[in-house]
This record gives sequence, structure tokens and C-alpha cells, in this order.
Amino acid sequence: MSTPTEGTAVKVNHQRQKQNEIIQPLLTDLYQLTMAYAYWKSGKVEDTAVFDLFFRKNPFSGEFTIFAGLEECIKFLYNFRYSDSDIAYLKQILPPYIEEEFFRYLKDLTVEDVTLFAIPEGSVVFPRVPLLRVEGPLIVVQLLETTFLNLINYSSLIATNAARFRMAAGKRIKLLEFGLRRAQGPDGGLSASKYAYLGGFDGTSNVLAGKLFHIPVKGTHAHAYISSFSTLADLKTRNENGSDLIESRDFVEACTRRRDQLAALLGILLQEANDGELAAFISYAMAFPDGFTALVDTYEVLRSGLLNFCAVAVALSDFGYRPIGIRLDSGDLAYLSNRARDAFRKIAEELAIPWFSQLSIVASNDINEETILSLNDQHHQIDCFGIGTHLVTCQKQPALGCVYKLVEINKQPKIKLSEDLEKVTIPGRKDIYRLYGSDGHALIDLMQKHGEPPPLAGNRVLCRHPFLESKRAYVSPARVEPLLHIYWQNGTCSQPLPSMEQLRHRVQHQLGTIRQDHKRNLNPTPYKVSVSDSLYSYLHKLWLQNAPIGELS
Ligand SMILES: Nc1ncnc2c1ncn2[C@@H]1O[C@H](COP(=O)(O)OP(=O)(O)OP(=O)(O)O)[C@@H](O)[C@H]1O
Ligand SMILES: O=P(O)(O)OC[C@H]1O[C@H](OP(=O)(O)OP(=O)(O)O)[C@H](O)[C@@H]1O
Ligand SMILES: O=C(O)c1cccnc1
Ligand SMILES: [Mg+2]
Repeated sequence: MSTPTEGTAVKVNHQRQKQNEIIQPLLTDLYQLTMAYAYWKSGKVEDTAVFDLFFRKNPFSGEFTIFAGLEECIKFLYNFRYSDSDIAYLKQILPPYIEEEFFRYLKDLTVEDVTLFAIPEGSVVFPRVPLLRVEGPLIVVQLLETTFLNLINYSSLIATNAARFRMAAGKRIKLLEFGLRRAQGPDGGLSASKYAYLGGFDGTSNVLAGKLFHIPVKGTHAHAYISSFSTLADLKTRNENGSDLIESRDFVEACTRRRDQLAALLGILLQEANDGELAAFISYAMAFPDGFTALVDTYEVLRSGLLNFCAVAVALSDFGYRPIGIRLDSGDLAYLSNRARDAFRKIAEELAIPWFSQLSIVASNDINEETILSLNDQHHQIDCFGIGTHLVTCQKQPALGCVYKLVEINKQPKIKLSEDLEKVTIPGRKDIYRLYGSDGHALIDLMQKHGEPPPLAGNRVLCRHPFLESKRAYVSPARVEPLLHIYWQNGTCSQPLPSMEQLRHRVQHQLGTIRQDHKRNLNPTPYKVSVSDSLYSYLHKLWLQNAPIGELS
């Protein structure tokens, strides 16, 4: 990390790190284990390899990605061990002729000789740049592939999605993640809550995520609560000896009296307001007098929900409490929020309750990034968005597409060719630098062959497009930042790992270093990722060496 004082170093020496227990060596594809056996049988136990983990295209038609999931990869390394029951299971599923000695090899296998270089978690990252460079015994680093990809792909996708929602909403608006019910299973739901928070959300409705990751948990109530009451007669106080915070009879009277008064003030017909809804609001306010947020769209926002809420909210104020606000879950959210704010302001003025004008308006209902951008154009009065489906399922793009590619074996570079230029790998061990301009914004990422002298601030460096010969530029950076840092070496984590709060802060700080045109929603400018002149020549020489020459007849 660039600031090693941040965070607390993870305890060293194979202490088991607390991690979701499904993250274990068998959480992998079968082919990693069959390859391990074939590597082992063909005498490749001593071979060493370098793999790069990277993605090829930014998600959501955007031009940036937030890197997340690194801490989980490190915990996975800490915990990496095949158990006796793992070995027993592998014996069952692999063919009977697999040599017994291979299973002993697996049982003793450790990640002691693996070295992991990574870009710090929470960084803004770009296509083709290795997020991880994994070095070590071929068999071992191969075995890490699927789990590392699993730990990074969705985490980075959701952190990026959350960061995009945050950018669309601006700093002032609260963003709550409500996605658990729509998430891809329990693990998807937990990861979504965790990485949405990392990406810039303020809280989650997911209680277990709150407990496990120390995320603020927040919530309102559902339509079922409102529709479970039909009339004011449904209001029964559980506590007949008067120990409720609010005495029920007095409070109900205050609410109905206030409703009569406010109907006239707001020009709403009293008989149109739903009594069951009023009863529901009253009962919820009695249960949570200092945390009252009412869902106001069960019947009719403007003719019922808003009036009933205001009646209960003013009555709460009469009793010395301050309600929080309303949630809108259908209809035209811009229009309704403006009308609600008008009503709050009017009451604030007429009843001399100044804070009433600032009551919070939460909006939910299938909200996506575009809805927020459109609402911004319409001048809404929403203070908080509750977002589920589009955030956690990443409906706009459900996978990031990170890959894990061999770039070096026994110190020999390896290249993977493809008809599709996007899919040609950049061979060899590489160092990565981010070059910044004098205004503090990132200009370009530069990959060099490992060992090339690093670019220096103030010196001109030639940056080339990896594949298109004519695309090149001289860059004189004001600042140069090496992106890859050692995170795992000699069987232990070699960096302090930041806390969740520090990661959240890092994401926003990093986004501040990226030019606005790379971040805009519509047709953003691609950020440049380049290679040094030397890496360019090396890459193209290898490409020619490896590409077969065709023969026409
Ligand atoms: N002012 C607005 N501008 C743009 N999009 C909006 C605005 N208000 C609401 N939306 C979005 O429009 C969509 C409305 O969806 P839909 O018509 O299914 O809901 P509804 O009829 O309002 O509510 P429901 O069906 O849940 O009772 C939602 O995705 C919502 O987020
Ligand atoms: O819309 P999302 O972004 O996914 O946010 C979560 C939704 O979950 C709840 O709806 P519920 O499960 O009651 O279903 P609904 O769609 O019928 O409102 C809540 O009222 C939100 O509308
Ligand atoms: O607390 C809420 O309002 C909430 C929680 C989950 C889903 N929808 C809404
Ligand atoms: Mg809903």
C-alpha cells in the first residue's frame, strides 16, 4: 500500500483467518485438480509460473472499474490446505488409477512459495492491467485460479456498480442497499451488501451483513404492515399498565385531531384518507417514536399516505419526538417527492415546526443508475434511495469477465494468441505504473517488462498502444505511482490491510483522481492503458514467433 500506516497488519504465520467457510480449496473447477495431477505426473512439480489476473472490458458501458476482493484472496491463502475429507472426496471422484502419492502431495501442499503482487483494493483499475500477479510453483498457482476469479469478479462488479450509483446520486444523497431478497443466493446477497458499502453505499437492510462486516443496518417497513390494519379499532395497546413511551389513548387522539387540522391546511379531503393506514402509522410510531419512517404509497400518496403521515408526525412532535420521514415505493418519484416537500414546508411554516421542512424522503422501486440521472434532471426532493434488484443483480451487466492467464513459465514468457486482439495476452512478468498529470489526474497506465527502469516524474516516456502501432504518445508525468505491491510472500501477508472504512474512503479518493470524461455515464472517454517501447517490441516479437505462417495453395 502507498500508506503503510493505514490499517492493521494481518496476523502472520498461518493463523486461520475468519472467512466464509465455503471459501476453501475445493471451491474450484475440477479441471484445476485434473491439471494438477497431469502436471505432477509429467514432472512439472518444480516448474515455476507467473499468472496475471485481469479483465478485458469495463462493465456497465463505462470506462472504469473498482477493484475489490483482495482481502478475501489473502484470507484464502492463509486458509489454503486440503483437509483429510477433501482428499477422501477427491479419491472418490478422480479415476481409480490416480497414484496414491499424488494425494500425499496434495495433502502436504501449501502456498508458502507463492508470491502475490496486487493493486491495492479499492483502486480504480482499467482493462488489461494485471490486478494480481501470482508467482510460484506452477501447480500451486494454477490451483488458485478459479477461487481467485470467483473472489474478485463479483466483488469488483458490485463495487463498481455501487460507485456508479454514488456518482449518479451525488455526495449528499443517502444510498441504502435493499437487495437481499433479489440477490443471487445467500452468498451473493452477503457479498452484494459488503461490496456495495465498499463502493459508496451508506448502509444495508441485510442484518447478517451488518453483523459480519460492521455495515450500518437501516430500514423502514413493508406494505404488509400497513395493510394489516383496517380501522382505528385495530389499534390495541399491548401494554395496559401505561409503560409505553407514548400513552396510546392520548396519542391516538392527538393523531386524529392533527389529521382533521392538517386536511384543511393541505386541502385534502378527510374522508379519502385511509383509516387502516392511519392506524398502522400510529402503531409504528408508538413502537418506534424516535425512528418513525412511514411507507406512504399503500393506498394513495397524495390523498391518504401523506396526510396520515403528517398527522402522526406532528402528533409525535407534540409529544416531544422527531419523526424521520416517508418512503415512496411507486408512482412518479420526482413529482411525489416535490409534492411531499411542499406539504412539509407548509406545515413547518404554519405550525412553526422548522425541522418539518427537512423530513427525509426515501424513494425505492426498481431504481437504476439511469432513473437517478433522470430524477436529477427533474429536480426531485429525495434524500435517500433504497436500491435492490438493479444494484445486487448488476442487471445491466451480470459479470465482469476477469481472467487468469499464464504469462511466464520457468522464466520463459508465454503469450496466448487469438483472432480477437482483445484476447491476446501481454507476456512476461510486468511492472505497472500510473502516470499523473500536473493537475493531479491520472493520464495513463504503463506496463513495462519487469526490471525496466521505472518512469520518472518530469521525464518524457514513450507510451504505446499494446497492439496498434500508430497509437503512441510521449508522456511527461508530474507523478508516477507503482501499482503492484507485494501482498503475500513466504507464507504470510506482507502488507497492512485497510479497514472497510479506509477502503470506502480509498474508492472515493481514487475516483477523484480520474478525469470526469472517463467517468461520465454517456459515451465516456476510454482511459489509456499502454506498454513501454521495450515491452511493445518484446510482445510483437513473441507474437510473430508463435503465430504460424499460413500456406496458400
Ligand atoms: N420521475 C421519474 N422519472 C424516471 N423514472 C421514474 C420516475 N418515477 C419513478 N420512476 C421509475 O419508473 C418505474 C415505474 O415502474 P412501475 O410503473 O412498474 O411502477 P409503479 O406503477 O409506479 O409502481 P408499482 O407497480 O410498484 O405499484 C420504476 O422503475 C421507477 O423507479
Ligand atoms: O425495487 P428494488 O430496487 O428491488 O428494491 C427493493 C424492493 O423491495 C421491496 O419491494 P417488495 O419485495 O415488497 O416488492 P415490490 O416490487 O412489489 O414492491 C421494496 O418495497 C422495494 O421496492
Ligand atoms: O427497509 C426497507 O424499507 C426495505 C428493506 C428491504 C427491501 N425493501 C425495503
Ligand atoms: Mg417495492
